[in-house]
Amino acid sequence: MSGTDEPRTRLTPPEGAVAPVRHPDAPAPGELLGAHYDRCFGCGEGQQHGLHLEARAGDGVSVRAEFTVKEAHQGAPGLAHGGVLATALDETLGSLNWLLRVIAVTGRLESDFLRPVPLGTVLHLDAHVTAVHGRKIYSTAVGRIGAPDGPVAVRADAVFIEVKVDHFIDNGRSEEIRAAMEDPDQTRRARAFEVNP
Ligand SMILES: CCCCC/C=C\C/C=C\C/C=C\C/C=C\CCCC(=O)SCCNC(=O)CCNC(=O)[C@H](O)C(C)(C)COP(=O)(O)OP(=O)(O)OC[C@H]1O[C@@H](n2cnc3c(N)ncnc32)[C@H](O)[C@@H]1OP(=O)(O)O
Repeated sequence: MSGTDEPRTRLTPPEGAVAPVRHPDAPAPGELLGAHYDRCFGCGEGQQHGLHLEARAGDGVSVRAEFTVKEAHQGAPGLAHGGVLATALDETLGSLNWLLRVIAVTGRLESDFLRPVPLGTVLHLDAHVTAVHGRKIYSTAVGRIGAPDGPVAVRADAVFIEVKVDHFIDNGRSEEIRAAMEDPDQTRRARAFEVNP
């Protein structure tokens, strides 16, 4: 990438960016998206201290997610760690790619922390894609305390970059890649993303 770009301009869709298009086979609004990988720290059920974030499809190219702040997620006594909250935002934004049916990884994530988030809070996250330009997907998310219309605690803007499944196969540690490739559910999930009309 062009490393000389100002970080902030990299979050602004360039001229020629287009509105995102919901894939015709995207899950219906309200449908639970499920984990993209069982061992994912953000959404995997097989990760004991993970966030176990649950995201549901929204209208258009949007998602809603919930994350309950647990004992293992503290940064200060009784408060969520900022990095954990950034992870929740990252995961929610990443799950938008189910609706576009592309595989994409976070290129840039910029977060604002507006209110402390106490342990035990259910954080309600809302995210949507704002624009697409080539392989770049621009999106934004907000996290509210306790209810879908609760006070805003965190927000983030991001650019995700579309990649092929080879991104993981070429870069991931071989034992986990092998296990993922031997898992029919995992290969089905990865394939579903790769086939774009
Ligand atoms: C069978 C095995 C299956 C295993 C797979 C399992 C499941 C698959 C399904 C879904 C899983 C997918 C994702 C997970 C979802 C959610 C989890 C949360 C998301 C994450 O947590 S994910 C981890 C953190 N993430 C990374 O680990 C990325 C590390 N990084 C790289 O791997 C490279 O860096 C890469 C690929 C990003 C780019 O590299 P590249 O060589 O492909 O492309 P290049 O550099 O040419 O950039 C192309 C265009 O993007 C622009 N661009 C690039 N970087 C930018 C930046 N930082 N800011 C703004 N714009 C940027 C350029 O400016 C250019 O723009 P333009 O086209 O306009 O010139």
